[in-house]
Amino acid sequence: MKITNLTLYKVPPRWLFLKIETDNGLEGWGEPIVEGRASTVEACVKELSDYLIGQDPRKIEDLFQVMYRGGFYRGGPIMMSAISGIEQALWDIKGKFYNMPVYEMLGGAARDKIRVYSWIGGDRPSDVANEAKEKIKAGFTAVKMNATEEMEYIDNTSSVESVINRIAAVREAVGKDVGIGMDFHGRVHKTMAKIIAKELEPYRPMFIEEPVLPENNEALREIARYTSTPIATGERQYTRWGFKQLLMDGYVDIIQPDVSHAGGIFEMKKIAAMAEAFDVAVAPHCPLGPIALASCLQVDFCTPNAIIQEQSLGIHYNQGSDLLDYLKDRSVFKYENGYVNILEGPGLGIEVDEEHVKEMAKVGHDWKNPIWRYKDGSVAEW
Ligand SMILES: O=C(O)[C@@H](O)[C@H](O)[C@H](O)CO
Ligand SMILES: [Mg+2]
Repeated sequence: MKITNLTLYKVPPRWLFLKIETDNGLEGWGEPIVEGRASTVEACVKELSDYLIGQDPRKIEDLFQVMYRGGFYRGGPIMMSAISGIEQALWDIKGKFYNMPVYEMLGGAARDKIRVYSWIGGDRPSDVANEAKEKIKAGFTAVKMNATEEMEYIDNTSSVESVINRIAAVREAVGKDVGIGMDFHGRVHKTMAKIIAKELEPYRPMFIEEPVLPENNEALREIARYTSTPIATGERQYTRWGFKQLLMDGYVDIIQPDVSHAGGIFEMKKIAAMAEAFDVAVAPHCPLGPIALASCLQVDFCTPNAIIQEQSLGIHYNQGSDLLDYLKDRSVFKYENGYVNILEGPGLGIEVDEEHVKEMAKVGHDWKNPIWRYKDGSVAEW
């Protein structure tokens, strides 16, 4: 079997899909995307296709090594997201060839279903509380929200209070048993992160996420002194080598690798195994499309320390198109009582609706992060 062709589709809301074809008529799908840089990743996939055309798609480890090590300069979000999407498509082809789900090839099912969480997005405490109630009614048992918008190095009491008021409203609305993830989004500096972490603790968040930017991960040591709330991070970290120091330092409780950024399905499985050796849980990051979600789920189903899965159904970023729109079977992800059931189909377990993908690729997108500034005009973290 040989790879014959790679086709890229840039589709709303902010995604990039890849189809890889083979000479025996099989095809596989992947999502090589880093949010806000779709065209850059697209160019990278095209450049990497020189290493792929004519090769056996089943040699995933070897092709990963060629793409990763072959360039001398390696890693980073663009390169790793391009490799990730390609790698997902290779697993999809391999699974279809052997008529097996990917998790079956990676050790077999280690669970029947995986818990999932949903985003809540409103600005005011009453909005997030109402949204949380709706999600619980829809069956979710866990939600996640942005803790705050931009925050100054030394911010005022009312900024801190607005973070606390939001979680207080949600906790009151949903009761004791619902998980509430608080995503700091790297918007908070160490100065304020320890204050907020401490004040959040009484509301028992499920985790605090990216309390500081990954490039400041050494600050987690300081933050961990102020709270027993689990610390989660990892959506902006790449490869086993990118997670190594974080795990050795010992301040992270939950890692959140992104299957479309960290290096793909097998890389995420390897990162998860490293985490398991440090008693660290895995909650894969996935505000992306259906191919990325299916890829995450394949890892979740065969990974003992996977605890919960992010998914983008109804997420506020998905303007104009949503998770299920690109699938032939919109009910392939079986949501039940806050879990998604194990997928049964071969490969990634989904069937992409290529006609719809082609239609939406005509619309395309040029999604970029908004640029935020502090009151004095200097650039803040988004
Ligand atoms: O945890 C999340 O889903 C967010 O941090 C998103 O990854 C971020 O807005 C970029 O897409
Ligand atoms: Mg996040």
